[in-house]
Amino acid sequence: MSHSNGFSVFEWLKPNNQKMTKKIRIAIQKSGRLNEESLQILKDCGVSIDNGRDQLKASAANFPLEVFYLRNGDIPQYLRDGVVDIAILGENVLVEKGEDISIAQKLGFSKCRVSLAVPKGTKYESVKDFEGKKIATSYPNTVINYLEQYGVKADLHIINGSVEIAPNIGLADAICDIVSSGSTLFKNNLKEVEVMLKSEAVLAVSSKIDLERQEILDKLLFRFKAVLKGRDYKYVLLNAPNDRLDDIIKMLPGMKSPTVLPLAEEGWSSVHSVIDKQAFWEVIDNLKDAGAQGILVSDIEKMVL
Ligand SMILES: Nc1ncnc2c1ncn2[C@@H]1O[C@H](COP(=O)(O)OP(=O)(O)OP(=O)(O)O)[C@@H](O)[C@H]1O
Ligand SMILES: O=P(O)(O)OC[C@H]1O[C@H](OP(=O)(O)OP(=O)(O)O)[C@H](O)[C@@H]1O
Ligand SMILES: [Mg+2]
Repeated sequence: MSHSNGFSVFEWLKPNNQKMTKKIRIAIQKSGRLNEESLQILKDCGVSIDNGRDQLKASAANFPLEVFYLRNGDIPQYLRDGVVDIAILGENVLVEKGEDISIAQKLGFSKCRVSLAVPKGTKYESVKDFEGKKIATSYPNTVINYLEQYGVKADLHIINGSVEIAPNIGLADAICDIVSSGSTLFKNNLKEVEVMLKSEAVLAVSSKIDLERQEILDKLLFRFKAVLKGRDYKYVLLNAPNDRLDDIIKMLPGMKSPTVLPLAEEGWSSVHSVIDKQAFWEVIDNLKDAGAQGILVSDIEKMVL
């Protein structure tokens, strides 16, 4: 944690320390779909921000970090210029405007896809059908690059919002936009015909980040990973009859192996472990069938392997 010049970035915590005052600068979306979860994940990492709603910039009280509230679509340029060191933004925005910017961590929220869609009644066979067609979108580079792979050239109509309405008002033959539940497409009588990419919120890093801030980033990334890992698992505590313990333990691999402790009542043990959220209900059903009782389940705040 210390540099060749001999001081640690965390010496800033010490009173009267004159050496270290640098803070990592993170951009998050000012308002919109990513704002709340971005602040939440920072909070879960123990970084508390005085969040004056109208501020464009805020500082963390207990971590060397400054937050810049920006438009999602503007963030790639700020990263490229080194005005901010890191950012939470949609991966789709990086594909559109920041292919050169690296991703330090996928964050698992705001999952969506960027797709091409056509009016429901349109006969659609392949990407070639887009040749010469007018496509309305806010993601021109993504569309051009995707179609280019198939040697297809289309006519793009760039708009910033309400893209899905374009075919209905005669503005375009097709659209490219974000799809999540599919309800916006459905409401506008469109069908998804090509998924160009899958996206989620990511932590992106400026190539201009300096060494001191890179150290702060390493510390922050360690916390992000612990929080994200915890979000993938549940903690489970149950009672098991000793004669069924072997079967039950096999269902609970845990981090290393489950903790097994004798209960006050003879012939029973208490078993503690973690379960992957994806398989959760299936594992609980199997545990019950195997004779487990008094099953308690709780969220995991952080998980350090
Ligand atoms: N319906 C959705 N479901 C899940 N994630 C979505 C959805 N729509 C957008 N996203 C993700 O959230 C990000 C932010 O979307 P939002 O609509 O809040 O802002 P924006 O209009 O793209 O950006 P800006 O901040 O520049 O106005 C998108 O880039 C995408 O990654
Ligand atoms: O498949 P769905 O679940 O319907 O989500 C897709 C819609 O969500 C986004 O719009 P948003 O609600 O962010 O509005 P915006 O166009 O004003 O950004 C996106 O632009 C789509 O229109
Ligand atoms: Mg949107």
